[in-house]
Amino acid sequence: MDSKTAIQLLEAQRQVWDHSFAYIKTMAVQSAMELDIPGVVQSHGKPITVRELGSALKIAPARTPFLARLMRMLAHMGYFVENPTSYSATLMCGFLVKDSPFNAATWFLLANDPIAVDPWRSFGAWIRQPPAAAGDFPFTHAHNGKKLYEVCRDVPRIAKMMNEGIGRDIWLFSKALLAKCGSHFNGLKSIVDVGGHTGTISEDLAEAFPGIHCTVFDLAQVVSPAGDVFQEIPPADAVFLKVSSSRSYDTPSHNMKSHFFSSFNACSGYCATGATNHV
Ligand SMILES: C[S@@+](CC[C@H](N)C(=O)[O-])C[C@H]1O[C@@H](n2cnc3c(N)ncnc32)[C@H](O)[C@@H]1O
Repeated sequence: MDSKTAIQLLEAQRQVWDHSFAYIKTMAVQSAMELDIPGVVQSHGKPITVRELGSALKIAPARTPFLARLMRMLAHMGYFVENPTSYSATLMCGFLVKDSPFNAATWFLLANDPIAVDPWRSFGAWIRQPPAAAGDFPFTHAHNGKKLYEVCRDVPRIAKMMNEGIGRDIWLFSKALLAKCGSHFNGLKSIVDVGGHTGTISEDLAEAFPGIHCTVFDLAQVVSPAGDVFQEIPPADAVFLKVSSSRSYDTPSHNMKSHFFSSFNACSGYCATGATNHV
């Protein structure tokens, strides 16, 4: 083997190793949240040493070197800035702080729950099968034919995590939406927020634009009165749809968006507003 090929192969091997141990990053973040490291670092008010952190967390001094390794990894991942002898929090760290209104802990746990991971475990088996009826996705295959929101309806633990996770996610998105694109809502008298969850965006919109009548439209397990976007959309000057895409959900978001826009245009012909964060 020539040296150029050997170096290229070693680099490729490094990347494969990275992927083999990718779960370590996830577990490092989970451990940090369990120990409340982000909360302690943020509330310390100034950069914190590993010794100070260990003592605040009541960790035996003999374990401090392991805490130091965890902190270095979290700093490498962007959650902390590593100073010569101490650590300070970054913006990312704020998402792991328990009491933050945009805390991502629930979302993180949900993303790593067997409900979300199982479709990936059976992906190979699913893709080898001949296509079944419409609506046959890795998610439904792993969950006895149920779609994500049917699992939410039937498993209270997942419904709770979804509701809390989505709520925290929307909080930040809603503030950012109004700060960046608020002017798009000028002149509207009514708007319907399709899949609007418990109404965080509508509440912020109503506060910023008291003249707009906001309707939150979502499934029965989330709001009441409820409805199904695939059946009907209440009339309004504008329809607001925010879609978060995920690689393991049951409906690819581009399908959902095109279905949504064609049904909406067929129903009324008014304008539609779409926004997305993670697509
Ligand atoms: C991932 S959440 C997104 C919430 C919010 N729009 C956002 O993007 O942050 C999707 C929302 O759509 C609702 N939903 C799912 N299927 C629906 C349907 N067929 N009709 C109405 N709402 C639906 C869910 O209950 C959930 O609240």
